[in-house]
Amino acid sequence: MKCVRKVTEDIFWVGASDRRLALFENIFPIPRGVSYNAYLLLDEKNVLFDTVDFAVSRQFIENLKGLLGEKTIDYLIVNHMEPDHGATLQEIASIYPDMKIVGNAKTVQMIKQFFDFDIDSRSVVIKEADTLSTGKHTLQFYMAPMVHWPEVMVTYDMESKILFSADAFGTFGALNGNIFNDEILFEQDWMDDARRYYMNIVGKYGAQVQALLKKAANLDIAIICPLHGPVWRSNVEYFINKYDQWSRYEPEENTVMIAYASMYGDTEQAVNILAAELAEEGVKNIRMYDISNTDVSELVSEAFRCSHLVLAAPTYNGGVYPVMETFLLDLKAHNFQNRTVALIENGSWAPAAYKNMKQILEEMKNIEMFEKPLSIKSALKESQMDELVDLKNRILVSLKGNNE
Ligand SMILES: Cc1cc2nc3c(=O)[nH]c(=O)nc-3n(C[C@H](O)[C@H](O)[C@H](O)COP(=O)(O)O)c2cc1C
Repeated sequence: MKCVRKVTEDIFWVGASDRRLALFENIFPIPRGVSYNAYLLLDEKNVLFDTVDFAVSRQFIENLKGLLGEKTIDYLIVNHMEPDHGATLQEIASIYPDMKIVGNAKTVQMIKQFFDFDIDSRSVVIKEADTLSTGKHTLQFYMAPMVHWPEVMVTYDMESKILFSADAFGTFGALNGNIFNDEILFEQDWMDDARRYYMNIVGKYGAQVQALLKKAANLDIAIICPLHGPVWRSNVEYFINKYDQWSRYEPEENTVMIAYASMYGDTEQAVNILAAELAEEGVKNIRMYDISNTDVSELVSEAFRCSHLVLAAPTYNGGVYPVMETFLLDLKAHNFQNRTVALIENGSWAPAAYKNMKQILEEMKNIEMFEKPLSIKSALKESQMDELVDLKNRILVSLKGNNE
């Protein structure tokens, strides 16, 4: 039985959702599941836009057969070859032996790496701005290298003004019948997952996303069809603007994220006092995370969202507490930049957490670090309150500076 949605009169969502997978890419927790989107255009020539992950291949094939009946697929357009979209390519190619496979030179190379069937006789190799007419529709291709992988491209349908955007504009979260952004409360229910998806999957490639946005600015886009998550058929500028802000590494909110680690509660107490002091001064929406209990993908996402970070950690065997090191290395790996950071360390005999945190932060671009850390010996004492208040004041001045 097919389970599809109509995007336009002749274009259908033929994807499916997985609510069983615990970890996307075997690394990112997805408690709300994930969708693998693919789309089918029924025209004089029938076109499939990408395939799906193995996990949902049965439903996907039933969707195709249900819509096509005895008809064939003339073209498969491969916007992205990562296996969550390309895994079923060979199977679809064997079900539809006359189907041509459309991609750029890098796509074809990658298909050969993943599969062992004769691609060359079936491939249509396209370049930037090439077009493909399917009857009523004309499709145009734009390269989007490293908007996740090097072979990524996007496809624009001139007739329906749809941008098939590959992983760009994707979101974690299974689709629940409602596949369109105007059928859900995106900001309330999806935004955190959209941001976490962007920051962790694409966040490293800000410059490449900017290059794609420049190309997209020349297109009249009515609908965005990404490979994960909701289809945007209204207010597309909203999400495009978010992508613009994210890929310029601009914070979304002028506020403080306090990310702390603590074994016995003394570092935790110090940041609780700091948070209360900041709140007394009117700082709103302070976010605190015990980093031992928060998935690093969420921490990365929040760090990108907030303008200011307070990082607090104990010393552990001559270095920084390991979960803090992991968090910082992950931020670095995602090209984290343009933020203000205050550091708090704790140690009972030879504190070294500050030195370690500073070292990793110095390898990132445009991180403004407060000169002096708050260095606690085991537990914060009344006698150190003036240092904590000084730290608070420095954060307040910096927040105010951002507001001016
Ligand atoms: C396994 C272990 C290793 C530690 N290594 C160091 C160290 O190398 N240098 C140091 O000054 N303190 C070290 N400490 C002490 C802690 O940093 C210190 O007790 C700190 O106050 C703990 O803060 P917390 O209460 O927030 O967990 C270590 C503690 C543990 C449990």
